Amino acid sequence: MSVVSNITVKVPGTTANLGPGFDCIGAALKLYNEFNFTTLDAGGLIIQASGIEAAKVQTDETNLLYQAFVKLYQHIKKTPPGIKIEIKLGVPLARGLGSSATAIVGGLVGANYLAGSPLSELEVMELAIAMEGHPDNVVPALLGGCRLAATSSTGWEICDIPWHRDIVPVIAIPNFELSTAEARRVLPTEISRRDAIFNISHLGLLLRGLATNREEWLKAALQDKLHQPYRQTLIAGYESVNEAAINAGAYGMVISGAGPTLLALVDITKAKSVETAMTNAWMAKRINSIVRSLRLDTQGAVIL
Ligand SMILES: Nc1ncnc2c1ncn2[C@@H]1O[C@H](COP(=O)(O)OP(=O)(O)O)[C@@H](O)[C@H]1O
Ligand SMILES: N[C@@H](CCOP(=O)(O)O)C(=O)O
Repeated sequence: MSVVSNITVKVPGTTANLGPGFDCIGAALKLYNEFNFTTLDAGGLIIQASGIEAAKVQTDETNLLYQAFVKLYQHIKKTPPGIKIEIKLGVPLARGLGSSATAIVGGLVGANYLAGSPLSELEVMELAIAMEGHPDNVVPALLGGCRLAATSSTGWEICDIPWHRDIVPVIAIPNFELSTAEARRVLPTEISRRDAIFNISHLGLLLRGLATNREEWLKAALQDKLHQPYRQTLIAGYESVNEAAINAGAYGMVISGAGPTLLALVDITKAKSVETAMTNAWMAKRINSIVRSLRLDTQGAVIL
């Protein structure tokens, strides 16, 4: 059997939560990081990064991608090989677009392949969820599409969520960061029954709205009581961008992942006007942003 010593893994960024689906639903986006792994016979670790915000990526053992790589070898009780990792970044860091999920999934998938694929996709997914602490970004990063994850008595049940082809996510990425850890610290640990019912009903509505593109359902569905009310104040310009997106015809706007990226769901006919409105609203607050309509990735992590 020949031993593979070089591979490239491409992993999509994600948008998690989609409003009422905190910590359980997320979608993969056509926005990618690429990770190339070359084993080093002499041992050691070399990490090089290029692309968007590459200078911010750690290049030593603390690198999250490398930690995931090592985690897989620990799991299969083998010593990780010396490795050179080349990172090509297309997903901006700490913006709520799942950059950490791409690193975790990329490191695990790369290590699993180099180790001769001892783990199934399901086992890789379970390791990824354990590392990230919640499933909503690592699952779509690994599998693609829009996915809902729920615990079962044996582990996780994952289901793919139908997404009407005319619903477009407009992604508005500001030029400031918000770490997921910081955005989780502001959340309450207990919620009221009223808020739980609110979110259960709105998530149900969202699932049907995404499948049908029915305007009145989607307009109501994107509301949330579990995380967005507590995080909005961490995102400068939130109210203005929300108002601008809705006035331009969006069904609604949510925080992408833990933020600060904001995501409007729109019918395809309104995508351009919503892009312009969100850009201008942030500009009026002296905040530069990149605003783009992105389609869903359907493949998840792939080995090139
Ligand atoms: N490609 C990468 N390689 C290594 N580490 C990464 C990579 N992408 C993200 N990270 C790590 O994840 C952190 C961002 O994670 P997090 O705060 O969860 O934001 P995000 O919403 O982008 O996932 C970065 O500061 C960095 O430490
Ligand atoms: N459910 C999590 C999702 C975090 O996603 P990320 O893309 O910001 O890493 C949360 O909202 O904390």
